[in-house]
Amino acid sequence: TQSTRPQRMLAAVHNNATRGDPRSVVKAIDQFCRQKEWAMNIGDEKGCILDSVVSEVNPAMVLELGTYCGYSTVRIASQLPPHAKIITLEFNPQNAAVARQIIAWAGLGEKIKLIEGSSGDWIPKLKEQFGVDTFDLVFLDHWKDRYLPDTKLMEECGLLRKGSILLADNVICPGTPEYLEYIRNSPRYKSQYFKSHLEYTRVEDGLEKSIFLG
Ligand SMILES: Cc1ncnc2c1ncn2[C@@H]1O[C@H](/C=C/CNC(=O)c2cc(-c3ccc(F)cc3)cc(O)c2O)[C@@H](O)[C@H]1O
Ligand SMILES: [Mg+2]
Repeated sequence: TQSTRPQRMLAAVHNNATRGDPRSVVKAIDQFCRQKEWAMNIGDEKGCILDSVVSEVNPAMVLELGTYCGYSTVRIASQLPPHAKIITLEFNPQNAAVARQIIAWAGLGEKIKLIEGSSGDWIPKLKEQFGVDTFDLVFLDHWKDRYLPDTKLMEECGLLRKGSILLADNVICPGTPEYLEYIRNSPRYKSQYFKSHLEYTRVEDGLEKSIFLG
């Protein structure tokens, strides 16, 4: 039977990355996407911006919306301090299955909690189900029309504290106009745009970093 792109990406990780070495997993996926098949990982160029935000925030608790195959999950988790955790939400079972194996190959299973389900269902349950207080960093990379409703939901559920950082992928391409309009005009956030390129291409894209002011 025909394999899927995520399954071919997983095969590339098994064939080209060293088990237990997260950077080699990231490198193998980037090589696969540049040389074989484009895929919607944040990629190496925007990934460097993600890395710098993670090391600046040095978060104890991270939430990722939209795991896909786990590329950014591995990239973030590989930089977390000891005892820090990332919760990542993914509602497509096939993608979640591939992500679990990529995360396992990287050896980061202890730092990553992958929840199979939709952000809208799970954001309201994170406190009671997982004893979460607030998140220091949230990475938004799921369906682009969910960025705004989920940000409002996180506010309502008390998952953000003064100083929490939201980092949103694809604010130019494919674009998240309603989210940008809200976050850039809300007195409750201070935002900064990091200009870059759509993964593995020369098309403009960028990340929006926003600090929740409480
Ligand atoms: C509410 C909810 N809950 C849980 N999981 C959810 C969820 N909503 C989506 N997911 C999950 O997350 C991933 C989806 C990611 C969506 N990302 C993009 O669409 C995307 C697209 C491009 C792109 C750019 C130019 C093109 F020409 C084509 C594509 C680039 C990107 O970087 C993207 O992120 C996917 O694994 C999906 O199952
Ligand atoms: Mg993206």
